[in-house]
Amino acid sequence: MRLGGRIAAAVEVIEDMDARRRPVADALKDWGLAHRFAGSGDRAAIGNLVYDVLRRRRSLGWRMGAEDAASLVFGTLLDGGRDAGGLAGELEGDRFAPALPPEERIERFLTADVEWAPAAVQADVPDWLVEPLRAALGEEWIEEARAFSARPPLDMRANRLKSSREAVLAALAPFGAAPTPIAPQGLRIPPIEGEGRHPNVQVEGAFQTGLFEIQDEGSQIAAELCGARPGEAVLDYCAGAGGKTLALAAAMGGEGAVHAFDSDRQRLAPIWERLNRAGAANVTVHSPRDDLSPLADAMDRVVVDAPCTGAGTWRRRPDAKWRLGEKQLLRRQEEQDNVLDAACRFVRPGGHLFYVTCSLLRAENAERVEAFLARHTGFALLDARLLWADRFPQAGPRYLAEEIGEGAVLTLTPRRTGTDGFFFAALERRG
Ligand SMILES: C[S@@+](CC[C@H](N)C(=O)[O-])C[C@H]1O[C@@H](n2cnc3c(N)ncnc32)[C@H](O)[C@@H]1O
Repeated sequence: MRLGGRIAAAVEVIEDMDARRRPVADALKDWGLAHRFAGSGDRAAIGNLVYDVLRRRRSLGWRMGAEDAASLVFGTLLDGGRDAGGLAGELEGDRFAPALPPEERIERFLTADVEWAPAAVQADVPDWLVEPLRAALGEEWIEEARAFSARPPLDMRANRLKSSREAVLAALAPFGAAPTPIAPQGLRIPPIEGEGRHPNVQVEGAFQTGLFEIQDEGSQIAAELCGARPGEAVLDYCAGAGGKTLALAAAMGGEGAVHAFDSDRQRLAPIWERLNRAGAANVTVHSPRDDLSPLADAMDRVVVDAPCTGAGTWRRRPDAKWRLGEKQLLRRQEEQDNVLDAACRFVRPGGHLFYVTCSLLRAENAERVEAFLARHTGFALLDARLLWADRFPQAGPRYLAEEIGEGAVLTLTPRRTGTDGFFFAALERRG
């Protein structure tokens, strides 16, 4: 495909996604099925254009003075280093190419200073999120929010049960993988540049034989902070496909017991194959109908990686930023309270409960912890900054911390920790 066809395809996908209010991944997949002639390079380039627009659609529209999909796609191309004259030349005679925006719009786009735009435009978020983000991210919330508009890296975790970070680094050397700065087993391939795409590391022998997993460094950090040790009994109450379960099992060196539970069998389904590949033999998977009562009051650690809005993953799922609404946020809060109430009864006296989300919003994070503490006086909040200092002494305090009573909770962000947004709180059941 030539550039004009790729631009037209990106416009079609964005319009389809908007018209049918559906996830961008579905719209891209449908486009691919209907255009089987498109090669993998075309698909990657179209995907990049679409995702780049979605990450910054508000500021692109403001600068262009137009919000139609074609204007936004041209905006990302201009930001990507193409000049208007070059683009016009490249698209000349290309019958698939949408018309370039008029010259005065391009001029406006190139000279507009987003610092003069309303705060929500600068931050590239919907208006209603201004106050929640300010409350969560503090004075520098606009810079923090902007960092969610960047392309993300591809992060992986070396599986200590089968390999080492050094060995996996050697296996992934052709892809430019390097150690991540904080998590001890993390590896990173930098964000995509230009029209490229990340290598499909899942077809590598090292992946197929379980030497590493794909996992954002923020998720690795959250699992590390749970501090699971060999020989302990740990319940991962919202195990889903097992990202944290696998990290916990590896941290325990395969010794002790990890119980993985989820209320949704569909979400849990991939865990079996992943456990197998990783050689995580000390994990018992419990499906929704299982009787968990034998585990009550018996777990050293219970991890609640709660269902949330995913507001911390906007770099990877930028369409979610524009779809998120107040109703969804309220629904998630109710689920979070319920899941914490259900999970806490498994913590043994003196044991620990960890609350993790991949959201930034206080309503899903600190406020849920405060509400939990008010309902459960037998639990006390720990100072998670101390856990961080113990686990990552070299990293320094890069997180955002909020003090609640005598304890403190942590938020990781792309700007501070270079990870997806994650929230972490640790509570202790009084002995
Ligand atoms: C953020 S995801 C978990 C991701 C997973 N821990 C990982 O690291 O890959 C949240 C999970 O919570 C599960 N969930 C939602 N409500 C639940 C409940 N009441 N009890 C247990 N699990 C629940 C969802 O099915 C979903 O899989």
